[in-house]
Amino acid sequence: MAAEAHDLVKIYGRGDTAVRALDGASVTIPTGTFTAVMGPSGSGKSTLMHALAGLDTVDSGRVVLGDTDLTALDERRRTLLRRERLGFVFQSFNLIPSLTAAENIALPLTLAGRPVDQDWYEELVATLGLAGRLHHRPAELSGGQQQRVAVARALIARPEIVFADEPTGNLDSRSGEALLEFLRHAARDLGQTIVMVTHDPRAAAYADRVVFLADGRVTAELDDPTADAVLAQMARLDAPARIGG
Ligand SMILES: Nc1ncnc2c1ncn2[C@@H]1O[C@H](COP(=O)(O)OP(=O)(O)OP(=O)(O)O)[C@@H](O)[C@H]1O
Repeated sequence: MAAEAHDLVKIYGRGDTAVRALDGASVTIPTGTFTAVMGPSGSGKSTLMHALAGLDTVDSGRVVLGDTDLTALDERRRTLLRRERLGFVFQSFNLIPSLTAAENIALPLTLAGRPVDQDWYEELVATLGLAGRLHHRPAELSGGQQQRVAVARALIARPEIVFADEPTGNLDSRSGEALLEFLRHAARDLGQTIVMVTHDPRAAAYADRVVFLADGRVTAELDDPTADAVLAQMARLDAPARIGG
């Protein structure tokens, strides 16, 4: 397993206004799989992803990455672990404006003081179609190009897991599909483990597996998803909330 979460509880706030964002969430992420995380708004998707990625702590439960118990690490060690072992792609790209595309891609290795694996760099640049844009800064790139730079940056250090939070949220459908095809290729052909939070059943259909959250818990899983099967499952999750509402 690349990652495991056992019985996670995360409570925001106190007393009457306390919210159980995670309420006994358990999930396993097998190595080399592309997993999509779905669920209604407020079901705990971002909170679960942040817990798995060591971006945030939980109130109880355990997160294990590879053979490291993340929940036993202090903030400094979690930061190091994120930098050395994980990759991230966010909806808002999060590129450094003053750096070129090439410098942005290499950034995780620059920060870690490690050399760039030139063959891997060139493979990423070629597969993501970035060869002609490497000396441009983010402001000179389209949204799709910026997101492809962000994906190359997430993969350059060959992290144990890439976490993607709505990575196609700011892209037109064509750029979004190209990106999802690349993520699927990275998992299937290169063995990259990927966890993606999405609201879009068509995006989730690119994954090997969909994990559904409701009220802070994993309530269903779907292997080899189609967009229709994902929609049907989402409708089931939404149904109780509509009764009387
Ligand atoms: N920093 C915070 N302080 C207080 N409550 C929070 C905080 N972050 C999240 N929550 C609450 O925790 C619950 C789960 O939030 P989370 O963002 O994980 O859901 P989500 O499934 O990712 O939602 P969305 O699909 O709308 O992004 C929600 O009720 C949310 O309001």
